[in-house]
Amino acid sequence: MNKYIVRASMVGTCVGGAILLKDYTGGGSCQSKASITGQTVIVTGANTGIGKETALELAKRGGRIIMACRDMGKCENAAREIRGKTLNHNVFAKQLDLASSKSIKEFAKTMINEEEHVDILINNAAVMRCPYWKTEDNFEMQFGVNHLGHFLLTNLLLKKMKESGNSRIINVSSLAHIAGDIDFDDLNWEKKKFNTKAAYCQSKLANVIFTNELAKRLQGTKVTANSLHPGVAETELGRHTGMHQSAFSSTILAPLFWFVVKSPKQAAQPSVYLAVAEELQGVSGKYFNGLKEKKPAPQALDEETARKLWEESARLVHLDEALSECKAL
Ligand SMILES: NC(=O)c1ccc[n+]([C@@H]2O[C@H](COP(=O)([O-])OP(=O)(O)OC[C@H]3O[C@@H](n4cnc5c(N)ncnc54)[C@H](O)[C@@H]3O)[C@@H](O)[C@H]2O)c1
Repeated sequence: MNKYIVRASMVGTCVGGAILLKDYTGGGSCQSKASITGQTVIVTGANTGIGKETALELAKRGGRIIMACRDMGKCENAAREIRGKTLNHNVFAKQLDLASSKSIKEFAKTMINEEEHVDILINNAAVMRCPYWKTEDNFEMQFGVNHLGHFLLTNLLLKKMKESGNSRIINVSSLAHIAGDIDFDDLNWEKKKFNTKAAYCQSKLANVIFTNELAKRLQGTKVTANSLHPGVAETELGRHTGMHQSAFSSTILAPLFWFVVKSPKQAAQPSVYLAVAEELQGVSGKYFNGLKEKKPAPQALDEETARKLWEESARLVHLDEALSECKAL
């Protein structure tokens, strides 16, 4: 009899654990069948991982897809692959290096001048736990690319998006934001000892805070802004950590790995959902873990921090000059 109780409780623990893990990994797939024919979508970092799968899924739904990537060779290859798979010929590779304000401004000018409208912007690109590298503009790489680059890009495209009518901005953050802290005295790690993990967490917290402040500033317009955690996925994001998730998958922990870690296609579902779901029309300033709206970490909800981060980011990227240079005021 005891044997059965033990077995039953093991099954119960596994099922309970499974539910918890599913929540942690942000499970679920986008059920919406919405088409986005006629809409223009920009996806940053779209040549690999979650960004590539997001671009593929949105191309299947008929969107005009701009894949905004640093490496044009890889981007052209990915765009060709997506055109071949979906038979959607409106999939384009465009150069964007988020570690360079010059490149961001060039990209924004092209979008402003060449695109009739921009309906969906998915700020997906990121670098994780790299060495102490600096961007072209002398910002710590993770803060510079993950937050400041997207902050500048988004602001330069805002006028265009407001003119486009109902439009959506989606910032791909991470559950890692909960371990983040915004150090206004040393955002770029110039005074204290560099900690690459903390720098990634700071940048991902900045994604959520920026989204909330942006949503507040967009009230009264038809543009919404939301952030998300895509789930833990097997991508190349861990390239600087020396511990690829695929290495983990050949160990005794493989079953756990299989359960916890999503494919890039699964991890693209939250971005796709936030981009297309009809029921999210008008929803703004929210954070999603997978497909479910969740409360972000308390430090992501502090309004004074959000105001300060916006002002400091605008100062660092010379936002006013950039807006007038790109005629985006
Ligand atoms: N994979 C995960 O487990 C996981 C978990 C939580 C959050 N995320 C987030 O998901 C997003 C996508 O990550 P991924 O897992 O697909 O990783 P990935 O490394 O496959 O994709 C990141 C993309 O960003 C691009 N990128 C990096 N620096 C750039 C720059 N300077 N300019 C332009 N593009 C640049 C890369 O080239 C790449 O295409 C990221 O924002 C990441 O923080 C991923």
